[in-house]
Amino acid sequence: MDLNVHLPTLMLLSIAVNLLVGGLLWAVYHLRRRQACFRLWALACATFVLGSLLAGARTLVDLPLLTVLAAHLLLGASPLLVLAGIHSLMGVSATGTRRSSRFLTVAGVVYVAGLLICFHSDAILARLLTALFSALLFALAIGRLLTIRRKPRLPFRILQTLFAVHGLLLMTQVLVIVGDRAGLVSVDLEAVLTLILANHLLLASATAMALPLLAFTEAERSLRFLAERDELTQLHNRRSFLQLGAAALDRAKRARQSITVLMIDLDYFKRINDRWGHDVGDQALQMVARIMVEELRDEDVVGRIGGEEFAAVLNTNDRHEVEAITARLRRKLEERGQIVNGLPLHLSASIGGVATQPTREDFSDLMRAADQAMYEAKRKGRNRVELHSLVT
Ligand SMILES: Nc1nc2c(ncn2[C@@H]2O[C@H](COP(=O)(O)OP(=O)(O)OP(=O)(O)O)[C@@H](O)[C@H]2O)c(=O)[nH]1
Repeated sequence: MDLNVHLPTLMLLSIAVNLLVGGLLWAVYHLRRRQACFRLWALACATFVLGSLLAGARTLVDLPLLTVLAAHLLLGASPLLVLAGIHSLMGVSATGTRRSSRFLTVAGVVYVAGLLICFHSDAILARLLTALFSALLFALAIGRLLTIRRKPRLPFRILQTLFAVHGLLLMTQVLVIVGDRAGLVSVDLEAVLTLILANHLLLASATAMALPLLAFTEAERSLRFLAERDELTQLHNRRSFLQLGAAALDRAKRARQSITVLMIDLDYFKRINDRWGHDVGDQALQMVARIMVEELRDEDVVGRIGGEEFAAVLNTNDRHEVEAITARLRRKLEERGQIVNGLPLHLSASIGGVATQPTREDFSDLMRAADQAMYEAKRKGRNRVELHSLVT
């Protein structure tokens, strides 16, 4: 089998890809509210390029301090920066949890100490150490990506696959070097290492290209969040709530199940604003949103559909269940709304609800009916719940 590849061409290609992608990530960092992960990934591309250039200069100059030690340190730093970028994306510190940060520090110290001892006399051993350290970082990165629960999953899966293949390739390199040193395998070590290096370059380039994919889906995710969420409470805004509510109704109709729509309107909220000011009113609205999120289930849709008007879609029409939920909501609002940030706001809410059978009505009918029920609760004295059934 001919294992020859034209390494200089591949190296130049890989350097060009990493330069381009690194530049793109750097631009994304400046355009996207300076999100640190993009800077870290751009630096990962840069260290990879610099490390590759120095390693490539090994045949031209006899300066192991640069072409072996510095090259390996830069190549080892590249996956470390990718991992730090993933941590930053997740909103945890660059080194991860305290345990993983301690583990990384120990591994890093052992790696650097090993390099310092062997870089002058044994370039292959330096290669083994970098492969081992990088494989460890890829394993940690896969573990980290598995814990990220964001959607869409595709960019995360692509990165996990690349890291897994890359990690396995680097471990193969470790095994080949160890096997050769122990006399267990008889292969043309230089040729095998060249082939592994070629694949390593391809995988590093593929990883660099996958990172902008993550950047774009992240950008889309945050834009969607801005478009769908109410800025003050982070609940779904009116438009998003109506869309999700209509989708929930369609699903319920198909499954011949039922839903309940709740309308929750704070009582005499104008007085709170007039007496305590708009900022206090805002804090009260945020507290109401928190209570709704805490008291309703994850699969329920919760939104702020007007100034002091909230709404929810529950996946049930069981009257006892809905009564229990709304009574609890009303009680919590009343209890926690008594004193807000030390001020006696005495918040309360009028709640109207309407349950539906799986029939032909559309979501706006349900909203109208829930609104009427809520106004009835207002008429009957406020701080109470009115539940209706939609008979069609
Ligand atoms: N602080 C704050 N107040 C808001 C916001 N949006 C609407 N409001 C206020 O909510 C109040 C709603 O007043 P009304 O519609 O008269 O209703 P109400 O005083 O709650 O009386 P009832 O609904 O009849 O019990 C107004 O004073 C609005 O200015 C907001 O984002 N922040």
